[in-house]
Amino acid sequence: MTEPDGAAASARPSVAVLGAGTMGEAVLAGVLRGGWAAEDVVAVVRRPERAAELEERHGVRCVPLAEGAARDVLVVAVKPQQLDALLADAAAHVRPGSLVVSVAAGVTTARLAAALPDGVAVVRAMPNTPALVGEGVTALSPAPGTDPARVDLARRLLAGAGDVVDVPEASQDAATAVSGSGPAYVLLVLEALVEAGVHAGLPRATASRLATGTLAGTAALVQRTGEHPSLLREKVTSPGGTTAAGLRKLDDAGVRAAVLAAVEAARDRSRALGG
Ligand SMILES: NC(=O)C1=CN([C@@H]2O[C@H](COP(=O)(O)OP(=O)(O)OC[C@H]3O[C@@H](n4cnc5c(N)ncnc54)[C@H](OP(=O)(O)O)[C@@H]3O)[C@@H](O)[C@H]2O)C=CC1
Ligand SMILES: O=C(O)[C@@H]1CCC=N1
Repeated sequence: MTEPDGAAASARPSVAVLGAGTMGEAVLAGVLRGGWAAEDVVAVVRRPERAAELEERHGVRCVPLAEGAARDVLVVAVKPQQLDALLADAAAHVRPGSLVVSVAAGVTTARLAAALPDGVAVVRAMPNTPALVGEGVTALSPAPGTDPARVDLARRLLAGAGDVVDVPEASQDAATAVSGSGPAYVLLVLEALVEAGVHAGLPRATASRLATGTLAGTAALVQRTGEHPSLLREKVTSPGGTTAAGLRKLDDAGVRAAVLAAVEAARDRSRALGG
């Protein structure tokens, strides 16, 4: 693959998303948000009704695997358990010089490279579902020795989905446990906060708006001030006040230990899925 330059600098390498379920669609939306034109992006799916959804929502075409796998950049977004079958079917059509970005939890770049033709650049990425609205964060790890220009292309590809953080591949399982799975933990807390608000007498719509705004605003506060979460938490906690009373209950329930256990379990599961 040769990247365009000079007069054709606005042209972008063609992209195929192989397996466009929840995460594949979120990455696809990010790619389009990042400046790729819909005609330069295709998806490979198995069901006609899914093809119709993607075409309607994003204006992209769905194509057979043989056509999609011959694109410049392949985003592999099937389940880890579906990966071997997909790569076995795709390998004959993948061109040397193309870039494969896999978002499959646990699956190493070595395993990906072994299933692909020589000369294919491989990057492992762990995005998360807020990518769908451009607010995701992706942990990125190229295979050892990958051409920096290919890594930069992977970074640009994912930048439309949100922040991109370089991590050593050995940290990918931990990153998966924190940010890949993280939206589920946060949503569980949000769900509980809304229900608690309803229990405390608030109308559901009001509880939802207050709780959701609190989560979004707190994340923005941390990002924009750069202050440590514990310092910001102290600022909310008046001596003898309401917050201290609430935090006491969270400590009694072992919330910190539960978060630690959740991340450890998710990291271990990521390792196991890698095979
Ligand atoms: N969900 C998340 O938050 C995140 C997921 N990931 C990773 O993303 C990957 C996908 O996960 P997720 O999106 O949740 O799962 P989904 O089941 O939603 O998506 C997988 C998609 O792959 C399709 N598929 C499977 N095999 C083929 C094939 N041979 N040809 C074409 N399409 C195929 C499935 O089609 P069909 O619908 O017909 O079964 C499905 O649409 C996983 O590897 C996961 O680890 C990474 C980060 C976050
Ligand atoms: O649950 C999973 O396995 C995937 C990977 C990270 C988020 N969802």
